[in-house]
Amino acid sequence: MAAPHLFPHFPPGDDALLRAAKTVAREEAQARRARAYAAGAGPALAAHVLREAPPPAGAVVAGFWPMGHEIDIRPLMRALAARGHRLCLPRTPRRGLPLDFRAFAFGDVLAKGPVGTQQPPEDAPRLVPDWLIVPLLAFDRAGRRLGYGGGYYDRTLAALPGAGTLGVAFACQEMDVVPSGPHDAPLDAVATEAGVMRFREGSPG
Ligand SMILES: Nc1nc2c(c(=O)[nH]1)N(C=O)[C@@H](CNc1ccc(C(=O)N[C@@H](CCC(=O)O)C(=O)O)cc1)CN2
Ligand SMILES: Nc1ncnc2c1ncn2[C@@H]1O[C@H](COP(=O)(O)OP(=O)(O)OP(=O)(O)O)[C@@H](O)[C@H]1O
Repeated sequence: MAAPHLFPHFPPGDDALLRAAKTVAREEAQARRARAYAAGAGPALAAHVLREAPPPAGAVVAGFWPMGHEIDIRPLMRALAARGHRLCLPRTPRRGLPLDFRAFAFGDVLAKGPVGTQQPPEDAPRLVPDWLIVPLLAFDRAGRRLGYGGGYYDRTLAALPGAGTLGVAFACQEMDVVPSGPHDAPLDAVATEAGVMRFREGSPG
């Protein structure tokens, strides 16, 4: 925020000047929030995961291409690629099927998927991940997650029982209890910009 002396008290009756000053202050506050979102969370998330819960050496890692207000996992994916991990991203199949993971490297061109997702093109080689970075809307301290309701990750994780699973979110996405049923695959750990919570000993690294 600009120094407070730039926003002095305005005498009554000077509404136009006050409104203009507030407009400037709002723009500054929004820019600050945007900078925190763009520059802070992704690198902080990557640092926590690399230090506290990295994938096993050589693991094929499934990420996803972040959209909307999802936490930016690209710094983490770049760091994992630099450590020699092969990366893949999901293609969304029709409803009822598990996600279809395809090889990805930074610089590859992505195609449009459903609901604003970006995914590798159809001709990208198929890969089976053994460690997955999992998007979510909400999580709790038991490792339960709430997705977007497609059931895609639940079906995918059911088909990959040995795989490591790291949920990723902003810390504010934690809930006391996430409602869950028999199909809901619990996570090994959740990482946020504030740190890593592990729910299963020795996992997911
Ligand atoms: N960034 C990111 N990528 C991701 C996910 C995610 O959460 N975040 N996914 C996490 O799962 C998968 C995509 N999830 C989806 C969840 C719901 C629907 C869905 O409701 N589809 C509607 C059709 C809507 C449309 O095409 O406009 C449908 O099947 O009826 C589609 C994809 C894979 N990629
Ligand atoms: N392993 C599974 N086998 C069969 N059906 C499943 C499986 N997992 C989930 N489903 C079904 O898919 C639907 C959506 O599940 P749910 O609401 O748990 O999705 P979600 O966890 O929010 O989404 P996602 O896993 O894609 O992030 C439900 O009808 C659920 O019963």
